[in-house]
Amino acid sequence: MIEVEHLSKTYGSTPAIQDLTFSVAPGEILGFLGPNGAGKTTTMRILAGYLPASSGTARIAGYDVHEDSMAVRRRIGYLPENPPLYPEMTVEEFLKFVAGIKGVRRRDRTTKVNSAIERCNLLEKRHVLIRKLSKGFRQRVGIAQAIVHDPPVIILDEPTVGLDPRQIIEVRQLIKSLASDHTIILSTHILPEVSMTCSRVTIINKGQVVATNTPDNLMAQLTGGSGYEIEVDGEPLALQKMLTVLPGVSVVELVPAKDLPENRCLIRVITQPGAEPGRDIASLIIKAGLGLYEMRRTFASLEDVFLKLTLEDKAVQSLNGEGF
Ligand SMILES: Nc1ncnc2c1ncn2[C@@H]1O[C@H](COP(=O)(O)OP(=O)(O)OP(=O)(O)O)[C@@H](O)[C@H]1O
Repeated sequence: MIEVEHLSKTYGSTPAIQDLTFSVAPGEILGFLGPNGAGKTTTMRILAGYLPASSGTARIAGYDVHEDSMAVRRRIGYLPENPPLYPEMTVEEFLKFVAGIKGVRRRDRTTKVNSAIERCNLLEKRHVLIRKLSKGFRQRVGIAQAIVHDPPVIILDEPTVGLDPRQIIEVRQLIKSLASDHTIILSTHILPEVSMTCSRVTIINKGQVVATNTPDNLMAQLTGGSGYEIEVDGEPLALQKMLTVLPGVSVVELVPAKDLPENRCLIRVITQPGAEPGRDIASLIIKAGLGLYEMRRTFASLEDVFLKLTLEDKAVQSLNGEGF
């Protein structure tokens, strides 16, 4: 539904995005994740037809965003970082106005506006002036204006920025509810956002795609973060020597920890992909006559993936999912 190939944009001499290639299948929610300045807004604006690319192509529903921009605009709903709302209009007036601009026929406008109001949970606010709305409700109006003409594709740029935690949950639920009959791309720098809302994630850093996969696969591939943390009596070097040789163990390291009693240490064991050496680790420690005070599983998080990818460019190739 969205196909981006070798897309680049340079502002003067500043490369904002470089050679981006990715796609979004019908019905998917793709999270476009990257740190500040990674090029997310630039990409969203190009997709929405608001900014020309320097090179490469982007197609939505088969239409080139640059060459067929009118056809593209009819098929997309776009929520920019700061949605242009008219504060002196009521929610309903504004949505009717936008529906007109987006080419919804006069006789269909009431139905479409009602449907957008309902889907975005704005019923109680439909006659309220936009300037009187909280940030969370304004964001819903922003989403409502993006979907009022019922486009197959929705482009959301940082949809939960500036919202309080309750509003964030509500807006995320709203986005998920739209996924059943829309294709969605949403940009964000918030990690939990992608695991909670998106079926797939593309991570960009410094204008380049560094990984694309499902959130679960990204985490699974970063097996280096999974393992155990163990609080145990004993001398760290001796423990390291003892545990490293166990099958399924790849790294044993000391975790700096304050306030531990003398002669006790905190050890992190990183396991090999798919290995479960927990039982062997525990029995080895006990057989050696050492006190085992705590042992808990640790899992790689999407945060680990993100940090690894955005801090260590070398990690990139091994994490790219096949077939994307
Ligand atoms: N109009 C502009 N003129 C010059 N440089 C720009 C312009 N817009 C963006 N840039 C630069 O392009 C790069 C990408 O910016 P972009 O806004 O797309 O990133 P982003 O991932 O959306 O960041 P943020 O999360 O901070 O909004 C940055 O280095 C930015 O400084």
